[in-house]
Amino acid sequence: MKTFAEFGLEPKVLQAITELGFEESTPIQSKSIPVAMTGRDLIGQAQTGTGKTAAFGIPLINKIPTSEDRIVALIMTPTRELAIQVAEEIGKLTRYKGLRSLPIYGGQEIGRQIRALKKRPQIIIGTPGRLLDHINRKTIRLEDVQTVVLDEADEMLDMGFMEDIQSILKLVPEERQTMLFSATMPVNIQKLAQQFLKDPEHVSVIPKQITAPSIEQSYIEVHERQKFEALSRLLDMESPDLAIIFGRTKRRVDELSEALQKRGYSADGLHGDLSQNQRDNVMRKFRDGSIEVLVATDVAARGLDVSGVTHVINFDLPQDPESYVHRIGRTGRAGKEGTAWSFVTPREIDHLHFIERITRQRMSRKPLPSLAEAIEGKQRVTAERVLELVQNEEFNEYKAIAIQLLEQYDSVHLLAAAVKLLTGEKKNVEIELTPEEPLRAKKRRPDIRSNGRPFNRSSGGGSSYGGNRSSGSNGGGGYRGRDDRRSGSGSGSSYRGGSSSENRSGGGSYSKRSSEGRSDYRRPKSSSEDN
Ligand SMILES: Nc1ncnc2c1ncn2[C@@H]1O[C@H](COP(=O)(O)OP(=O)(O)OP(=O)(O)O)[C@@H](O)[C@H]1O
Ligand SMILES: [Mg+2]
Repeated sequence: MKTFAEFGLEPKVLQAITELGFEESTPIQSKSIPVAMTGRDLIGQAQTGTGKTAAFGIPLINKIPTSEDRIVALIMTPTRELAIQVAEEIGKLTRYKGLRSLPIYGGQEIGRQIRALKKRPQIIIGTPGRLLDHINRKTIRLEDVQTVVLDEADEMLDMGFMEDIQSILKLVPEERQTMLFSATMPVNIQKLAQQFLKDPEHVSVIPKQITAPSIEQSYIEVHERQKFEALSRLLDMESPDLAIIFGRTKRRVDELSEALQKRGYSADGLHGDLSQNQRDNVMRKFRDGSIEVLVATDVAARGLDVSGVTHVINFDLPQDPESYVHRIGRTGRAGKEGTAWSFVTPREIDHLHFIERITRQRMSRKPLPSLAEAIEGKQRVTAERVLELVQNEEFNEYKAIAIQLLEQYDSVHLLAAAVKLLTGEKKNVEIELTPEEPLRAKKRRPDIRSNGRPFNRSSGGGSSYGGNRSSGSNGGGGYRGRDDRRSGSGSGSSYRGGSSSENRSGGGSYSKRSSEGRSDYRRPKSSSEDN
């Protein structure tokens, strides 16, 4: 992989990159930064957690002169949380160059945004609805914009933002640079690309599987009414550092986070019916580790980058494979390992296989964790905590009592009691969740997504999994951690798509996800969700 110094970036940008701790570029960065620096339009596709934000952020920041005092760059994201996060990363990248960037999203007081706009930011990161609001109020003008990025472009289409994006882009000068980025590129993205991009270069770093290679994927077959018990056993057995649990609807998320709290887990919920303040609070607590379990609808499926997320659990299966890819991609980021579990009811098995077929990745079937495994998991955590103390601290002031106790009782007996006390018993409250309807398998040709070739190659038969989780080797380098999992398919032809402009898509129409039963944010943009 290239070092960042090889791109010919401004020293101040380079300095910021170094400060972020990026030693070398990721594959999508090394392919798209040079293309973006030529000013060409670009469609970038690469697995979740592989640094797409910096892939568009770095060239965008590099080209803006410090003396600029108009809005010259616009980044659009599908959700508020993502707008905030991307703005943070852009902020860090521009630290030494000293550009001004501003997130603009629904739910935040507009007056505050108007005041912030008076400081003349050069870079705006926003959700489409609120952007339009400012445009109509003439508090944001786009006539000087030279660079537009649509992050999670396919999702914005799916959420019904097409019209908003059209109206926004009409106000941006024709001679701009436009870039689309996502881990998934369903065929309908071409409609968007044809309308808004000029002769784009396709930069695709998608190996065999579209899911990130460092994520171990498993499923458990459970009946709807067993799900909660299964979840609490799974959490006990696995003891995640941080976990995200996806539920299908807002009601589900509310009930589930409440139930987890009642059982003594440190959990909270995130969905689109919460106030922006609540949403911000939950995200802040999850980022700083003061809650360990985030229960969320698909509003958290895209783009969110929280370090330390070791587990993603699909309490309910997602409606479609893209959503699966993005949800589980909240773990296993930046070369770290991650674990994804999905609960599947017997009637949804076909749907699960459909997801496997499209993602070309098998999930391994695991039994419901037993009570014994759950207890053992919890005890293991306690034991680890005790050992950490033993190794790192002195406890002279506790030793007298220890000696005294040991004179009276057997040491194993004593320690077992202490571990029991420390492990704490989960409160045995009765939990009842409103059942969700099972999803039905949808028919979809496996080759209709992605402008890279992987999905066009074999038309989807079972043989395409090959059972390995290799991403086809990417030449090592420090960025990724798990080479053992990546050395399988060997051929060396890692990314296939290369930076060529393949764009065959095999036809077929991309079936839109239905909003049935999912009261969260797939509704068209008119919902108050992300305006
Ligand atoms: N060159 C690099 N070296 C090390 N870490 C990096 C590098 N580039 C980005 N990262 C880190 O990797 C993480 C994931 O990056 P990012 O959120 O941009 O991924 P993404 O490809 O946009 O994923 P998603 O598809 O989920 O949106 C971030 O924490 C980011 O700071
Ligand atoms: Mg991203």
